Formats: sequence, C-alpha cells, structure tokens
Amino acid sequence: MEKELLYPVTNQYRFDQSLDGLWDFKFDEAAEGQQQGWPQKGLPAAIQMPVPASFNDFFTDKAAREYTGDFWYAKRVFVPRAFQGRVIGLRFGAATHRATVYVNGQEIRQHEGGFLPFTADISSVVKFDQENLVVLKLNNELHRDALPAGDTGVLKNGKKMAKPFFDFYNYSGLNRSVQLMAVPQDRVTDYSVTTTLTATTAEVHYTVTTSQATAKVTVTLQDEQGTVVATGHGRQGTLIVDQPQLWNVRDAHLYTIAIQLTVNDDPVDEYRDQIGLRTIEIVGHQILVNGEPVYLKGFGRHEDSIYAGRAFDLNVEKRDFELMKWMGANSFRTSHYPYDEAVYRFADREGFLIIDEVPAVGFKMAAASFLGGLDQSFFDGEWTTELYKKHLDQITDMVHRDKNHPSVLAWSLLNEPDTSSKSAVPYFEKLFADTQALDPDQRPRTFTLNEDDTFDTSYCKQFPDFYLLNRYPGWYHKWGYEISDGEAGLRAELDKWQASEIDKPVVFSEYGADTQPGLHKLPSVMWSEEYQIELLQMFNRVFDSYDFIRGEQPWNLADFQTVEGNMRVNGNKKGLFTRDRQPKEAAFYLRKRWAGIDNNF
Ligand SMILES: CCC[C@@H]1NC[C@@H](O)[C@H](O)[C@H]1C(=O)O
Repeated sequence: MEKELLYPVTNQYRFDQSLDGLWDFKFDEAAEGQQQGWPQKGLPAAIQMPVPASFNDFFTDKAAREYTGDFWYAKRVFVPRAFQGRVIGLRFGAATHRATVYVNGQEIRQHEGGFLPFTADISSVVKFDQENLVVLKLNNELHRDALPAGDTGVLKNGKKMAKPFFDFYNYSGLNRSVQLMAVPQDRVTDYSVTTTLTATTAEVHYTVTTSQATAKVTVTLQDEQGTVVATGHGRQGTLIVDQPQLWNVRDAHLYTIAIQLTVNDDPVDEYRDQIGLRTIEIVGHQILVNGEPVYLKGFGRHEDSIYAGRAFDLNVEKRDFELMKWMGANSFRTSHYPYDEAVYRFADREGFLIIDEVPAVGFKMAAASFLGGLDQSFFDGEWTTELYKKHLDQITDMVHRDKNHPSVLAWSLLNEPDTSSKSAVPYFEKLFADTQALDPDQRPRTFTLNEDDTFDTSYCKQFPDFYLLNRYPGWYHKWGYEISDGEAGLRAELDKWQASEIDKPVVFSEYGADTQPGLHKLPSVMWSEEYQIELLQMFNRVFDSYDFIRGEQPWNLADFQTVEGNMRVNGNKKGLFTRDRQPKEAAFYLRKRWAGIDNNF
C-alpha cells in the first residue's frame, strides 16, 4: 500500500474518512519525544492545531513562528468493525518536510519530502471498534542534501533557524488533508491512460495494476452524458472512442473511467476517475495540444495565504482560478513544488495547462550566499549524491501521482539551478536519463533557467524539451531608468537563441517587479504600480518580437510570504494580485493584453 498514490474514494468497496480538524500538537526543541514515550503515550501538555495548516502564522511570538526542528501531532482515531477484512491505511497529503508515523506506539514508516502524499499501512496494528493512537513526528529543518535546499543555522541562544536558499517562507506542518482509508485486499493499486488520435477516433491506451493477480479486470469509459462509449477487458488494452469530445485548452471535456475487478464473477473492487482525451507534442518552436499550437498565458504561483500559510485551502484555490479566468489565463506552473491534488482536478475541469514542478529549488550557492552561503558551484558540493536520491524519488512520486491529469503539460525538474558550471552536467545527464521512462504519456521535461544561466553561460541547454526562462532585467539589474538597457540586453540574448540551431519553444516562466499596492508615482519609480506596468510592457514588446516565444507567465499571480530580509517588505510583492487576492493596476493592463491573444495563437 505504501507506494499507492491513487486518490482516496468512498464506494461500495472502499472507505475514505477525513481526519482533518484539531490535532494535539507539541514543539520538541530538545528532540526528546521519542525517549519520553510520546509515540506510546501521546503528547503531554499538548496544544490544539488545525489540520490541514502550517503552524507558523497562528502564533503571536517569533520563536514559535520561526520554530525549526522536531514537532509532533497526535490524534485518537476510531476504526469501525465494518472496516475489518480490508487493508487499513493513513494517507497524508503532505507532511512538511519529513515525517515518522506511529500507530498504537509502533513505528509504521518514515517519509521525506514535504509536498507529495504518502500512505502508511496500519493493518497490522489497528484495533477495530476502538480508538487508535496516531502520532507523527515532523521535522522542518533545511539541508543542502534535501529538497528544497537550504541550511539550518543555530543562533547563539541555541535556537535553530531555517536558512532557505529559496524565496518562499518555510511554512511547515500537516499542510494537506489526512485520510483514513479502508481498501479491499484484492484491489486496483494504480492505472495509467495515454491517448492517440485518428481523424475520427481517440485511442485510449490503458494499463491497470492490481494488488493480486486473480481478479478479472473490466475497464469502461463513460462520456459526460453517462453513456458507456467503450469497454475493455484485461490489465492492458486500448479503448476506441468514436467522435471523441477532446480535452482542449479552456474547453475541457472529461470522461469517467471505471475500473472493475471481479473474482468468479463477484465484484471485489471498483475505482472511478475523470480523464481527458488529448495529445501533447513539441514540434519545432510549437507546443501542440491535439495537434493545435497553444500559447501559454498564465502565472507562476504559490500555495500561500494568510493564517494557515502553505495549507491547501479550497476557498483560496477557487478564488485563484476565478482570477486566472478573469485574466484570460490558460496555464500555470506549480512553482516551486507539486500542489495539492485538488488543484490538478480544478485544472482538468477548467482546461488549464500545468507545468508540474518538484521542489528542486535553491540548488545554487549564489542564492545561499545571498544568505551567507559559499561561493562555489552547488553541484560541486559533497551533498549532491544524497540530494540526487531524494530528487529522483520526488520526481518519481510527482509523476506517479499526476500522470493521468490531462491538464499536466510538462514536468519541471528544477527551478533556477546553477548550470553555469560544467559540474552540473553529470547530475543533469543522469536526471534526464533516469526520468525519461517515468511518464507513460512521455510529456516534455524541462527546468527554469535563471538570470545567470543565459544562452552563453548555461552548460545544460541540451537537456530540456523546451525552455523556461526566468529573466529580471528591470528589477534585479538594469532597473528603473536603466530599464531600456535591460530591454537591450534581453533582446541581445534572445537574438542568440534565434540565431542558434535550437529548434525548441521558449516560455518566459518568470519576470516581474515588486509592487506596493497603492503606491503611485508619475513618472514612475520602482515599487510603484506604474513601474510594474512599464516593466510588463517592456517584456511584452520583446515577446512580440520573437515567434519562438510560446508563453508568458509573469511572477507571480499573488504576493506571497518569504523570510524577512532587507529586499522583502513582509514577503515578495511581485504579485499581479495582493496576498488577499485583490488586483493591482497591472492586472487590468495584462488582462487587456491577453484578451487579444488567442489560446491557439
Ligand atoms: C532572480 C530570481 C528571481 C526569483 N526566482 C525564484 C522565485 O521563487 C523568486 O520569488 C524570484 C524573486 O526573487 O522574486
């Protein structure tokens, strides 16, 4: 069960019970919880903590907000007798950054990686028709050999302190839902679908994996009217759909796939999901969906909001989608970590394209030196062997979890790594080789090229299937009145891309200006709303000059929290919207531009 990532459902064979709500919670600065017997006895003098939530912003004292180290959760969970005979599991949507799970005093499993789900099989220790003590030890320290990359400092007063090599707050906790699951012994454990198109049909190639070899497998596809349009038998096959309703950008049509297992004609399990029939290709400078070119209009985002930090909040997500639709957007990048599963379901239904990104962020000593790191190439560090294992593991889980979403366009394997040194090449060679076969749909793989990783300076341009450029002339250099030099420099670099043999699309995945809402100045100054528009106008003039630029995703949809710093005014203010999701002037400007750019431009 521990490698199963199917989204939990309740039906006549399966039970999914939410464990969200208030849990016992306790910091453990002395890291003594284990020898104090907390897994066996529960948490002494615990406080109450909402789940899902980051703990940080609830508190009124800085030591609690900034707490770094071990911290514990506990909850007594009643498991009804009705679940007997099934495999019983606990599914954690995200425990940031690492967790150890105990049930009734027994250690069940550990998990590393704060932005992907994992399941603990508790069948061997669960007690039916009574309460079971579920205890978790979490840890939110940052390390150079873990994702996202950073250091953990120790202050003179003995307090640990997170030192991220990345620009988002190290929100920590059970940031996504926790579920109690009961599933059949003989069950569907995974499935995958890929689509090929002919002039009049869609061929849906499916693979089903099951926990046991005995059951017979039947797969049906139903259209939006509930009509069964195709049926297949066996663990592998192809369903032919005549006159299919294809999944298109901002014109989504979904089918229901139903996978039934029977033993001696008796049904033992069923798993249903929503899928979209579409193809994705990179052909020359074009990104094609169902053979049609698409132009990406969208954003870099964060799962970030006031009160609960990085907690997944369906209300915020709904508002974000309404804002993106209002803007005329059709895509976003899950910067800088895989988002909650509900986000991909939203995108499937709304016809948005997603660049799905793992938290391989901060792999750059310059970022560290911004925080007092070393001046060396990140990939020369002795930490890269251990880091690689975790990196590949998290890409594997991201693809495993998200591979059936029609909205997922591509996999972003890193954000702004240091590729300006040859020492990056062996790491990238292995990463792109080891991830080649993970996705049955063989979606494009990419990473974002930072400011310093230009056409001339990056040693890793040979790897991505298309390019994501993060560029900040007008903000991090050639800013203010010098922005015209910034534009000239950007054009000079793009002229080299254009003159090269490189025959792949380029998408601008980050550009922008920190902007204080309500700050107006004529003529403009940096941080004013006028300047944010001027900077976007500069980039848009450049985008409109090169036909190999196939997308624009300014940084960021909304303002978001970062560490304190002399370059941050209570967080990063590059949002087109404020953190409470209200528009800055630039949102109206960009909305007007995007109204004139067709999704299939
Ligand atoms: C020059 C690097 C820019 C940087 N890129 C990664 C994002 O996570 C940051 O927020 C963004 C920024 O500093 O605004």
